[in-house]
Amino acid sequence: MMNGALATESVERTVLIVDDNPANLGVIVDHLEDAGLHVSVAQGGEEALKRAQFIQPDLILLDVMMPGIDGFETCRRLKANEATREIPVIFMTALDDIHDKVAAFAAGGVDYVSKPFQVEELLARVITHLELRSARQRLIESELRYRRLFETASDGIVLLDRESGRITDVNPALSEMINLSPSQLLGRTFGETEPFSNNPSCKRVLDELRHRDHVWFEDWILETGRGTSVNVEVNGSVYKAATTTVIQCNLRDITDRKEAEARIRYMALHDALTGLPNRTLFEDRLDNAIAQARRHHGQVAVLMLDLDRFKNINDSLGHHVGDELLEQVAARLRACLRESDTAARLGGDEFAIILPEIASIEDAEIVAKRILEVLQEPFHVEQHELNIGGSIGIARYPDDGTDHGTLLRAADAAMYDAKAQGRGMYRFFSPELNEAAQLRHMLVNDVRHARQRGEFLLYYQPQLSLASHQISGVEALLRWDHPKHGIISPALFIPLLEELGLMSDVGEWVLRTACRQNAEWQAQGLPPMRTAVNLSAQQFYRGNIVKTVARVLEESGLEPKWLELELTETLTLDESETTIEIMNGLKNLGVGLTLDDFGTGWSSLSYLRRFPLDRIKIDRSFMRDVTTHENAAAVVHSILNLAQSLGLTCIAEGVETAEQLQYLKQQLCSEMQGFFFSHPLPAAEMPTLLRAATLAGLSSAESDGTVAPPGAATLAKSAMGK
Ligand SMILES: Nc1nc2c(ncn2[C@@H]2O[C@@H]3COP(=O)(O)O[C@H]4[C@@H](O)[C@H](n5cnc6c(=O)[nH]c(N)nc65)O[C@@H]4COP(=O)(O)O[C@H]3[C@H]2O)c(=O)[nH]1
Repeated sequence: MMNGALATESVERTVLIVDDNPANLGVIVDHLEDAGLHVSVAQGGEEALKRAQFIQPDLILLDVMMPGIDGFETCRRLKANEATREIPVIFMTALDDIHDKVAAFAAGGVDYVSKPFQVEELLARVITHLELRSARQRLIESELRYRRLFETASDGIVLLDRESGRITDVNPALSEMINLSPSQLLGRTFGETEPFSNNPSCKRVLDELRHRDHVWFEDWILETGRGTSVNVEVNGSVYKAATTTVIQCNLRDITDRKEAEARIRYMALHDALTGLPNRTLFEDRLDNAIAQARRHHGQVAVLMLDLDRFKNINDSLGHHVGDELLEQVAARLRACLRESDTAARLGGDEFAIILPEIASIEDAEIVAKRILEVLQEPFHVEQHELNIGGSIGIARYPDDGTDHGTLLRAADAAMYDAKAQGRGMYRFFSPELNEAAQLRHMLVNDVRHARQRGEFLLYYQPQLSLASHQISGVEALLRWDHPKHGIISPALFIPLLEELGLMSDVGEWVLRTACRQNAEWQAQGLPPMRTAVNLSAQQFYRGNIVKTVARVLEESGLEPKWLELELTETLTLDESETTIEIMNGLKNLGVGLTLDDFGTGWSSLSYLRRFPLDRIKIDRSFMRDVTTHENAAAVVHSILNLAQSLGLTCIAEGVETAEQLQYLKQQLCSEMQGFFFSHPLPAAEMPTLLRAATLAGLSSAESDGTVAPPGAATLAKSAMGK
């Protein structure tokens, strides 16, 4: 720096020399310029003031004795002006009087040099003051920068004196965060100021910062003073200032992050649709319940619930209806459980429930009954009134398993057992059910390939006209001839095909095979009759069923009047134009339409008028009780009346006894189907039956109730799945 050079500065510095006789200063100017400074000159006080304002020099060398305003006055005016106040002034004076030196400082000068000058001394003073000015400017800039950061920081910042614990500064973000102005905070300790005083963590931060230079806390909850609170992350640090030690606490509002984390955690553990715990949380809670029960030698019950008819509703009315239905089911489940119980949705229409610490097995039974009861009540989704019901399997800790996996499998097996018993049932697990569960698991894998491997076949069950006593038709019923397990009932594998989305494909195969078979029997000279084929909801709505049926009829050469399509009743819940259009399309082909399982899921009869139906099929659950329960008899009676008034024929299925048959005849039912006459038979056995079965056999059975119709005993033996 010395040797006359401003070593540290890369920018050019300007020195304004004010002297009424600048010619005297030629040497100084040369030296200053040699030192890399830019020099400007003014010849009097007034000119100096203007120039200084205009060129903003970095330093002014100011003569004292000048005509007009003298140096002292010039300096005073420079200091009075905001624009020139900070420019350092060095007086140049011939006076050596102490009074003048004092006056120079009083006027705002930073230094003085006496004439005649010692050039080196002058240069040294100039450069020193330029350096000082630079340093000051840097300091000011740094302070401004820091202030700006402090003022605009999004984190709340509070500074405290470590010694006294008093707040020395707060930034606007902190004031805003806790809704207190700086004046309400400055000079106070945390202990004296809400919301810090009622947060024990605040005291902890200060305590820790007595021994450490840095602390970090995540979960401060601070009241905002607006009736809400913020979750803050605190970074506390200590630094030494000139005379004090400062604690700086940066408070970052992490409320959004915490909420997002909580949401993610919640989503990871809950079912998005119903808000119920998902499988992960369910298993965790079950583990806890088991651990608790183990300690207290208690029992835990696990209930597995599957909704009846849900898949049909989903397929026929769409996923939005299915979703809304699941939400309503979840709400009903919650309502009939205690706080300590857990209801979870494991997927699809599968729910599971934990009853921790049950006193006895009856407790589980009571809950299962209550759940089935509330599910029996109709659900209202959009304009639909939906009747679903459910099936429940129950497993218990410790009897049926001691870990969540075993208990869930046991409850699942029991649930399948309940389903197999009919709708709306609950069943307890028993060890024999394990085998069935294993079989089902295996079937899921095998059923995917069953069609390609040619393992599906059709059985046919005759339908009898009660007026003509002739076989009026057959129902085609799907069977799976499993290479290892033999013939398997559709009740077991059709739900699997539906879950895998394979039912349309298999259904088309059924349709084609049944139509070909019928055409073939007719070609063999057997009396023509209808073949009824079941259509699943999946088949009805996916693809173009009307085109498919038309194509199959054409390929097989079967006249449309010999094909009857059985539609499940849940299809009719959707009275939309699409459903009616598809039904009309089918009807226009010339095929017959039967409403299957009638009476099990209906809620409104209006659809019967809107749909182009030919026949309704009374569900076999009514037939079972028709001769023993008045209610069932009343239902069958009303169905028959209703059908008659609408001009529809009626077929009763599940007829197993002569009494039931007698009843139907009395009630003028048109047709019947059931084990009493024949079980479903392989296609090869049908021609014999078609030729032999006559009313003669049927009449003999009616007369004494013991004599089976011709061939019935043998037929019974070959019946599958029943
Ligand atoms: N207890 C009793 N049962 C009797 C009696 N007479 C007949 N059954 C049984 O009742 C069912 C009648 O068929 P569904 O109601 O259409 O019910 C059928 C139908 O919904 C479905 N299904 C069968 N084949 C097909 C198919 O090709 N496509 C579709 N979509 N569903 C099918 O599987 C269900 C069960 O079929 P299966 O096990 O063959 O069971 C048949 C039949 O074996 C009786 O007197 N007593």
